[in-house]
Amino acid sequence: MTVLQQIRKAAIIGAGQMGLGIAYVSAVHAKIPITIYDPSSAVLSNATDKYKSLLSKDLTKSRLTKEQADEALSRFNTIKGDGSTADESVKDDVDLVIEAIPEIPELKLGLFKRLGQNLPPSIILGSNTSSISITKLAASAGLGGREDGKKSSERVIGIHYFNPVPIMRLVEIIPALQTSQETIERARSFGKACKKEVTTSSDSPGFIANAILMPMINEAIMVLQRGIASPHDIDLTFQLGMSHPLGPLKLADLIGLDTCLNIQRVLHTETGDSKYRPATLLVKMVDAGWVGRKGGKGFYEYDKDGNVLG
Ligand SMILES: NC(=O)c1ccc[n+]([C@@H]2O[C@H](COP(=O)([O-])OP(=O)(O)OC[C@H]3O[C@@H](n4cnc5c(N)ncnc54)[C@H](O)[C@@H]3O)[C@@H](O)[C@H]2O)c1
Repeated sequence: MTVLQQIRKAAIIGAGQMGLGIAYVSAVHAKIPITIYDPSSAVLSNATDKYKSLLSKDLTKSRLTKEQADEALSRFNTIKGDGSTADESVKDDVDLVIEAIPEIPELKLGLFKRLGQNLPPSIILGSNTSSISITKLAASAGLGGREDGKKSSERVIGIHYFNPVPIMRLVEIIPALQTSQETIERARSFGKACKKEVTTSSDSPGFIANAILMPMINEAIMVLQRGIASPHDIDLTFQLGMSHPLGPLKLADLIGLDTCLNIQRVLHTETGDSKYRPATLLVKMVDAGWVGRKGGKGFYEYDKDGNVLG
């Protein structure tokens, strides 16, 4: 058995709700310096505020000492851009890159191609995708570039965290067909260093979690669309009748309705199975810009701290 090289430094691409959460558990639990990239200055500034507020919450609740919180703050850096273009490329002094950009196949395939070309194959390229084929991302990382394409694909892996990342205790690991055993072991041990339990799924649309969750959320939206019950009663059915901490519509708002729709579109396209056809109401809500909690309106309305109004 080889001694696994530890992850000592990471880059996270995308500073939305997932990227920020991944940055937090990497810096606080795995105790490594991270740089988080996003093309939007407003998102980066918001992510920095959120990072500080998570630290002060953990400090107040005595989950961190003042010294630990100060150290975690010093490990957090931001850079504007997506980490893959000439002027702001991720440096090759990191051991791991995790992308958490929107769930749009062309965006992620383009990013993996550029990262594959820019970064040596010793650097693991992880994706937090909810549904997109890791095998396709690995193939994209192997296209062209400065190094051997096979080696460049072998370092690609799905590292799928759950929302909110600082609280949810799970990471799903998804090897591509091309992923090396060493990449799998290093990704698993990083998930554990972030204080998560680790499951493994083969590379199949939606992996374990979203292959099951997304049809359930979609059915709940169809029940609402058909006027069978109100959002409150649909959610209460799952909370009190099935002991779910959140009902499916509130969970969809938390995930982001744009993200739910993108995941369902990937599941539908990849499987060709009509059971994954997104509900018309979901499509219309996203068209209206009602993307759930992060935008202030979805099946419920939210204040700026994410509390349900009314
Ligand atoms: N929301 C969830 O509950 C959840 C759970 C698990 C996995 N995921 C997955 O995580 C990923 C991100 O989801 P999210 O909820 O954080 O989305 P989000 O909308 O909160 O954040 C996405 C971020 O990516 C940035 N971005 C857009 N284009 C970019 C580009 N080309 N390069 C770099 N950054 C870019 C945006 O500015 C935004 O800040 C998706 O793949 C999603 O499927 C989401």
